[in-house]
Amino acid sequence: MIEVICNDRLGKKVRVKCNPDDTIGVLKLLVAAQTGTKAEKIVLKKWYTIYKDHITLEDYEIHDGMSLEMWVNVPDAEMQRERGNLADARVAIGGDAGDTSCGGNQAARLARIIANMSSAQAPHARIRVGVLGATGMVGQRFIQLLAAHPQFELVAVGASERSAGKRYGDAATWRLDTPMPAAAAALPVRACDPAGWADAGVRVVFSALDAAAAGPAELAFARAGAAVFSNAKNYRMHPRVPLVVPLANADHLAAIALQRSAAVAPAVVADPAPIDLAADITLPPGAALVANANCSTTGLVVALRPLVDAFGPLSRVAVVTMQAVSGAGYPGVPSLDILGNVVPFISGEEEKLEEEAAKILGGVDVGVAAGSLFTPAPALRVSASCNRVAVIDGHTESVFVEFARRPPPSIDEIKHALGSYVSEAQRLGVHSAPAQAIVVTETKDRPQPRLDVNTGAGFSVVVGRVRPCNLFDVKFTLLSHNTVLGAAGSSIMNAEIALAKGLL
Ligand SMILES: NC(=O)C1=CN([C@@H]2O[C@H](COP(=O)(O)OP(=O)(O)OC[C@H]3O[C@@H](n4cnc5c(N)ncnc54)[C@H](OP(=O)(O)O)[C@@H]3O)[C@@H](O)[C@H]2O)C=CC1
Ligand SMILES: N[C@@H](CC(=O)OP(=O)(O)O)C(=O)O
Repeated sequence: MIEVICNDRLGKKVRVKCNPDDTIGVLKLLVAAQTGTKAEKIVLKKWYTIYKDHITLEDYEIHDGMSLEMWVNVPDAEMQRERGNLADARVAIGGDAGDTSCGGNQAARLARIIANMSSAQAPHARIRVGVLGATGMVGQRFIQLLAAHPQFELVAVGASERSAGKRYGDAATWRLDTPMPAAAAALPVRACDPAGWADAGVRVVFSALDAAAAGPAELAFARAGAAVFSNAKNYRMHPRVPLVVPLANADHLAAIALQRSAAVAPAVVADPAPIDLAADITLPPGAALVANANCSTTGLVVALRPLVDAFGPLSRVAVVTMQAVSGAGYPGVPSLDILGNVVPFISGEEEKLEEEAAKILGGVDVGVAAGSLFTPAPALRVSASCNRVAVIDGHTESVFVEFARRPPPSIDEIKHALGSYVSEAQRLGVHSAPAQAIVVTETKDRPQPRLDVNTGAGFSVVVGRVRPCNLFDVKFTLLSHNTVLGAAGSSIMNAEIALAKGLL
């Protein structure tokens, strides 16, 4: 993936992430999605060359970081023809981007661009979204990340009865280092009951609810027709709920289509199962229930995904976490417990890491008649040991990996697989996807949360100290932002991907 900068004559810069094999026509659609200018009016030039829509960036030798001149003009006959080509591609995309003659990636990309265009070119057509649990640590991150989102417009916020009825600005104890967005501050806090949200026209609901409240509330919103993207643990292991880390297993979002169908019988869950895992997820058209992972699982699976893709199944993974205090919510861990200290226990955390990774790295089969849509990664055994440390944001993890294959890959091959990994979210070019999913550092004492937690605006995983292991095959240290990629950012990216795939 490369970044191209388009400069207009007024000094405005538009940075666009794209692929070298994209055509100029596709690049214009990406610019259009960001600026609201119609693609057919955009002219891209460099010196005396006017770039033609059907030629690819690599054929024009347009490379990473290159600046182009951007003009806005009336379409000429050639552009009209290219528009026709794009319209044909859109028809060919139909319901399944992968079946088109123009190639899965390119077709999916066009579908996504067209989806982006309709929302970004008409700002009033942004999808109206709400946030449940908006006053907490993850809720605040949602408010921050949604403030200038090109596809989603925040129109409703919900929290507990303690906050309901107040203005958001009065109810939330704002703890982020950017100002509270004024539009959010003015919103009334609602109770987390869909009946009271009918006037807001909300289609997508992001949930940062405490797990004690999330189960019934999220299901009620989904059954009322909303697409719910949840951070809570309640439905993560449900056999009909995709557990999606957008940089690792975006393909599992395909399960959304089956949630809307009564054709698949709900799976039978062995007793004694928590009630949420036995819930009937048969939803109306347009609705969905998607979970994202525990924040420590998230960083781990992003690093493991390219290793599985490149070298086949993993047999054993051991992980020791050093987790930030913001992971415990607000007000979280008492200062007298954590200052100058390490607490070697986080309730339920090790169990979540050990079971969630296998679901995420496993397969999805939307053709099964009954039972689970998900097959756990074969043979993968994970052992986790979790610690709370005196860090504000960013979970650090020491990871030890053994591959099923013998001999295992070399350390250089492993570093290359990590550093060159491109996730589906990046290939689709969704708004929140970082330029690099995994940043590999060779600096011997990195990653460190204070220095590296905001890499890729908090959406990248930083991996360092990749080295041989005497007991396993390789060991390394990773860092990921627990409330951005580990929570709100993943939910938002999941929704962006679902939108790009035509699932919303
Ligand atoms: N922090 C993190 O790094 C991560 C958190 N998560 C998960 O995300 C969710 C939110 O976590 P976090 O923001 O840290 O938690 P906080 O405790 O900071 O916030 C909890 C939110 O839930 C609301 N709430 C609590 N009880 C109720 C209720 N009975 N009815 C309605 N709303 C209620 C609170 O509202 P009020 O202010 O009115 O009390 C608040 O908005 C949790 O499920 C957590 O497990 C997942 C991954 C990472
Ligand atoms: N338990 C995590 C955050 C969290 O709430 O996770 P989960 O959503 O899996 O309960 C932490 O303390 O850092």
